[in-house]
Amino acid sequence: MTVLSRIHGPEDLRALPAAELPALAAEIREFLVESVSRTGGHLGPNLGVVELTLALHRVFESPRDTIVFDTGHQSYVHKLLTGRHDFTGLRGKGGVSGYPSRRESPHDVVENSHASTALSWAYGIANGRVVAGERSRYTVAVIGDGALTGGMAWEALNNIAADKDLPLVVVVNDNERSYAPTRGGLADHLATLRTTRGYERFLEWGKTRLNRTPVVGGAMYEALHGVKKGLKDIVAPQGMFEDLGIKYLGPVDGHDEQAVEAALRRARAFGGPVLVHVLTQKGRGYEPAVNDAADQFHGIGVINPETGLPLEIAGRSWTDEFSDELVRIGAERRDVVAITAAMMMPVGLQPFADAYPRRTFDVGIAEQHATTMAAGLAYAGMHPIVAIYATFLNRAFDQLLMDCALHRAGVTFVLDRAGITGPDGASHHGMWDMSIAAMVPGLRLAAPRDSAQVPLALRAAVDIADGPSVIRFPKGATAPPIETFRRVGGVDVLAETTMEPVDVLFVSVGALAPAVLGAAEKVETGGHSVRVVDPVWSLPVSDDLVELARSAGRVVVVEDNGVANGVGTQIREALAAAGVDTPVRLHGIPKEFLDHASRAQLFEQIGLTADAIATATLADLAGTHR
Ligand SMILES: Cc1ncc(C[n+]2csc(CCOP(=O)(O)OP(=O)(O)O)c2C)c(N)n1
Ligand SMILES: CC(=O)[C@@H](O)[C@H](O)COP(=O)(O)O
Ligand SMILES: [Mg+2]
Repeated sequence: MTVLSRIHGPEDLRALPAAELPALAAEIREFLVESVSRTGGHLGPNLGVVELTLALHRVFESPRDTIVFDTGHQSYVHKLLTGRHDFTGLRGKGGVSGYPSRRESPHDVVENSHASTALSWAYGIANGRVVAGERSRYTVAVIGDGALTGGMAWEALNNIAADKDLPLVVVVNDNERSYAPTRGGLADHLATLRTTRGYERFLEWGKTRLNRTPVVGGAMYEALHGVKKGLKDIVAPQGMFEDLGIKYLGPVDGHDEQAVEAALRRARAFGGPVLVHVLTQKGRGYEPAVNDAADQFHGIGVINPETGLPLEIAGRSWTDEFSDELVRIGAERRDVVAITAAMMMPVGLQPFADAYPRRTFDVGIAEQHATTMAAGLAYAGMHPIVAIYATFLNRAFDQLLMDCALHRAGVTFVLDRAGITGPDGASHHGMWDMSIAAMVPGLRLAAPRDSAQVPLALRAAVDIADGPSVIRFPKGATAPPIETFRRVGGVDVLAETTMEPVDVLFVSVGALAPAVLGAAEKVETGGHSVRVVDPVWSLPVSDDLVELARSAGRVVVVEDNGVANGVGTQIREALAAAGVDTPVRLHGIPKEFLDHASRAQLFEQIGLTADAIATATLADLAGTHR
């Protein structure tokens, strides 16, 4: 019988003799490698927090105490220790989520996978406990060194530092990496703290020895303790957290479970906010992960657990199309610069960075800063490319609106993972970006329908100098190119019957074109005339599209974006403004938070398939549409 099989909840863990913890940690690592190799997921981050999570659940009594994980991708160990041992469906439909999930457990709190929110959550929870007269209920926030580069974290720290008796512990899980090594002054500062490890050991040794020295020992230690601050600042200027007014403990070896436990117990006993700086290693205990220079198996697909090599060979991706074309543009345009928010490789900027290091900026997990910085770069005569995932544009809406658009800054946003993404669940679907973009005056947006369109859209975008431009495309492999049958102004006609006027004008926005063409074919087979168009530049709505709609019997818009206030809504409003009374039917993502599943399963679930679109359209034509 394994130790892990005896752990059905944190109380079992707390009852476990400390001598069994190393065996439990080894079993957890073995479980993670075997299981996540089969499903894919965040293997590296979770291998790095095994001892930390054991210590958290031995010192704090969840769910009476609250443990909040920032981003939440490193919560697999937490799930194992809180009774969830079935990872066979990890991140799959009906399976355990790859992030905390309140539906799964009372031990889970924050489901949002957007980074840098944990300290704000914890500050709120801790204050709620105090106001409710439950000061003994502790709140712990676990935040990575990467997430700590996000602005929200510092907004929260500013408050935490001033709240001297708040029952709150901040654990900085410092593995020196986001995907790649974490960059910036904070990362450098954490590095100086790491180098004081020997210093801390020296002090611990001094404290122990002097406290054993009768009579004078204690006084000597206090004197030393007084010197400590000065000495520590000489050895490593590390006042940042303490100068803010937050008690700093560490750095602690994050793989020494007993040391982490001791630090957490000291932090809990302190009675006010304490920051515990824990040093961990991403991928710990699994050589293929530790040795992976790219991102230490931050997020993997299905791999061979023996070798760590991928078992799924991904085809050419939308990201590749963008990445390659940007390097070509970079050779022609010296004003083109690029910005990533700690995701250089995932967004495809690494080749550009290798070619043009001085024209590439990694700002950390700081999309708001990236966006306003881009407005500054544009003011200085550059054409910035802000490459982020679509869902993270949510975070930079005000900066897009009031720094880029208000100043008519020629900034291009390349939004990867747009639309339904799938296994990362509700906070990762890129379903709000076109609704956000639709509200921004002067913004132009293109949603390429296939690989051939990405370079064309990017080249057009970098020529837009009087306002923000957006290119958005989905996760994963590209679709085969879809030829243009003919063009009407800027609108691509992809298919049409000869009869005029058409019964149905299908407007295909972005990568769902194959499904739209399939639906149109079924409607045509049903005896109706159709035309399928791709607006190419979907925002603002073009006059050419309005005129095409004027003569049609009805318009059907299909988009991989929220149906609320998406492109379809903009088309409906543009027709109304032009006095065109053609009815407009919208197909998109419903205004819901969609659980994790595969992209195909979710499209089936929400009716973004050829069959579903055709069925709805035929019912509409027959006057039976609900
Ligand atoms: C706002 C936001 N931007 C980008 C991401 C993508 N992302 C997921 S995890 C991660 C790195 C997190 O690094 P860190 O906080 O150090 O955690 P670690 O993976 O090292 O445990 C990033 C950039 C995100 N989740 N949220
Ligand atoms: C947690 C996080 O934000 C990312 O690691 C997320 O898992 C995106 O993964 P992909 O890059 O596979 O879309
Ligand atoms: Mg990290």
